[in-house]
Amino acid sequence: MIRLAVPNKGALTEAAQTILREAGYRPRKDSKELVVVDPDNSCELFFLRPRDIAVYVGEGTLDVGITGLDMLADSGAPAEEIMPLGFGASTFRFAARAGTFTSVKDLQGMRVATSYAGLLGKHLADMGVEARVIKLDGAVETAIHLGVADAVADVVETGTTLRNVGLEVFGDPIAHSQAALIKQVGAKEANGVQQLIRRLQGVLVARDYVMIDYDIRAERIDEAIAITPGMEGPTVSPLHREGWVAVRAMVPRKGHQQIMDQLWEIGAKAVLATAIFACRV
Ligand SMILES: Nc1ncnc2c1ncn2[C@@H]1O[C@H](COP(=O)(O)OP(=O)(O)OP(=O)(O)O)[C@@H](O)[C@H]1O
Ligand SMILES: O=P(O)(O)OC[C@H]1O[C@H](OP(=O)(O)OP(=O)(O)O)[C@H](O)[C@@H]1O
Ligand SMILES: [Mg+2]
Repeated sequence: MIRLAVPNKGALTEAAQTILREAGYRPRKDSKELVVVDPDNSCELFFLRPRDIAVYVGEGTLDVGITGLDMLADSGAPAEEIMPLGFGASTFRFAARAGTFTSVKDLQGMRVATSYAGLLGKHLADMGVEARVIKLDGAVETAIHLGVADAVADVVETGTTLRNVGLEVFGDPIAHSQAALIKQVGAKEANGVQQLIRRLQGVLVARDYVMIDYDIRAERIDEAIAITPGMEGPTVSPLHREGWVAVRAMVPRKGHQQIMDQLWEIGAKAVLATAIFACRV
């Protein structure tokens, strides 16, 4: 039975639950359900705070978990990334009132508010900067206006939260993050983890690709294959029409309309694009 930690609150929650549902795992009935047993998939899902997930996984209490790479680094827990999950992308950055600071070096002797004291403390030490870290639970952007800090270090996605309080980022990004599947460092892989990885990869590929079908004159097949090479090579089947073949290939979702235009221009007919629901590749 695989024991899997899933965020129960915050920015990763919905996307984490969606990818698991698409990968065939049992969803929870409501947000008050903290443990879900999924016997069909030999899996137990534990809904936990994203910040705590690396701690449980690092302790070896749970086999794998979904959390942000910034939270994994912040925790200092002996856990590591198995695979990125393609959502929850953000950067972790310094911000302050416009014109106050230009680089991390300017923070010598200053107060920096953050919810990620581990990540920030390590970065300041690496940069040889001595600053006072003010640990807050959230909404750290307000700490400057309230006179608690001179700068903040926080998660930035669109930058809207910073703009709303009149702050600007400065210096290089401290870290880049996204959601990832994590496991304990050096742990023997639990039964079922490989299957979970394959299923998650299947969902990610299904989201990024579409299936293209079309008919083409046999003499133009080489041109057509150059446009739709497929993953392993396209399937080419005879058509019940002399001199024509049917082709089926996966193509990246992004740009598939251009591919359909190119196929049409070389004489393809009945060009269809269909979504892929799930796959193993
Ligand atoms: N606006 C955002 N866009 C994308 N990812 C984000 C955003 N805000 C937070 N994250 C990511 O989501 C993960 C969880 O952070 P989030 O702020 O949602 O948790 P939280 O509920 O505030 O945590 P805590 O347990 O400390 O209360 C982090 O890895 C973070 O990088
Ligand atoms: O750049 P943006 O798109 O504005 O996103 C970044 C904001 O999102 C997160 O806040 P969250 O809602 O998790 O609140 P918190 O600060 O209480 O954690 C993060 O802490 C930033 O405040
Ligand atoms: Mg937050």
